[in-house]
Amino acid sequence: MFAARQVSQSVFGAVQRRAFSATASNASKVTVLGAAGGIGQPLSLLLKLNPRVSELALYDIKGAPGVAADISHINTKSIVKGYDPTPEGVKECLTGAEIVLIPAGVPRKPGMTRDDLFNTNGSIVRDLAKAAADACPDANILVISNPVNSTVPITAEVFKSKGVYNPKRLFGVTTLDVVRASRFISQLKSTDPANENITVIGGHSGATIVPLLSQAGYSLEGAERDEYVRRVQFGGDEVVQAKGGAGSATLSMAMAGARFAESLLKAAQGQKGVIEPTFVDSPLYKDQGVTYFASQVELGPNGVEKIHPVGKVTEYEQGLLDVCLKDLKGNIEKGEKWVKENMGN
Ligand SMILES: NC(=O)C1=CN([C@@H]2O[C@H](COP(=O)(O)OP(=O)(O)OC[C@H]3O[C@@H](n4cnc5c(N)ncnc54)[C@H](O)[C@@H]3O)[C@@H](O)[C@H]2O)C=CC1
Ligand SMILES: O=C([O-])CC(=O)C(=O)O
Repeated sequence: MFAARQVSQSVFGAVQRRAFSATASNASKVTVLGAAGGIGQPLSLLLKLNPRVSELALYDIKGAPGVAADISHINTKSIVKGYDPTPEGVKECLTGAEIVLIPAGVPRKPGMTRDDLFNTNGSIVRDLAKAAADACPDANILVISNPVNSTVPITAEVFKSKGVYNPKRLFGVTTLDVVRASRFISQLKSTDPANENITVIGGHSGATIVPLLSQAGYSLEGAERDEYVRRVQFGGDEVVQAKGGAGSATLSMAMAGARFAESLLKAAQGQKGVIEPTFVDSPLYKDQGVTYFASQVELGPNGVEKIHPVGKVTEYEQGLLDVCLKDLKGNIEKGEKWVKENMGN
């Protein structure tokens, strides 16, 4: 019994060390809004395993205290607290947060696009953004709820309306697209996916997701190329179909969200050269009316440190980018227009 306990602890310790090899220096409060959901629960679990997190604050319209009680028994140092769904609860949960992750909202069912979630999730994100703008205007806000191409502009407009918008601190989480693009190429090329890091630019839905294989030195041709791009662009649909009405990607998304939060924490705690593709307020295509765009972004203590240009792309990739920009512009404008007309109190 004792031996078994020792073994399981040491195996788990090794997994933890491999997953997050950091030693905690400047610890941080991280808040999850929507913490009892399909993404929220495993995301909160992964954050509890991260030694860079000193305090984990969990909020949901139902079930956050239960998730917090469960996770709080894990033998890592961070304090975990779940909050009741009241205005005071969300305020307390957000106060002092350095990072706020927002996976609150409804997921897709087969046959739906991410844009079909707009009406429901737009209001949810708007209201949570209001609470964050009041309670922690300087926090890094990481929007996961779909449609990201519209929920990020909605969040920005809320912060602007309260006079606290800082474009360096608002991120649409597109890490799952990078994770998929890297995994799928490794399957085609029989490489180690851990060593792949495919840049994905644009936005987070269908044709707005543009993988740049050429920048990783790959050149697929013909049907193989088209199938690869289609799989990256519609990887979310693959999961929605497989779950058959029970939701969309949750576990891979939790990993991707935890990875992005870890990158921000590393950068905040002084590590240089931390770069992740993410959907931000970006100058790259503003002249074409596209005000938010995902590209490689260097992170730092102030959030966005440097937005890298897209760089050299092939003619084929340029074609994908042209389609992306057209769709993206519409998604962004839809979010901005809706929230301006529906800001509420
Ligand atoms: N950015 C990305 O790459 C991805 C985004 N998503 C999106 O993430 C969102 C969440 O997905 P799941 O976790 O699977 O959904 P889910 O339904 O399992 O969980 C959502 C949670 O949000 C909570 N919630 C709803 N309204 C709330 C409010 N006003 N305040 C606080 N909590 C609230 C619900 O109670 C629920 O626990 C969806 O919009 C989905 O499309 C999903 C996968 C990838
Ligand atoms: O497909 C969805 O609805 C969820 C999502 O954003 C993804 O898995 O990339």
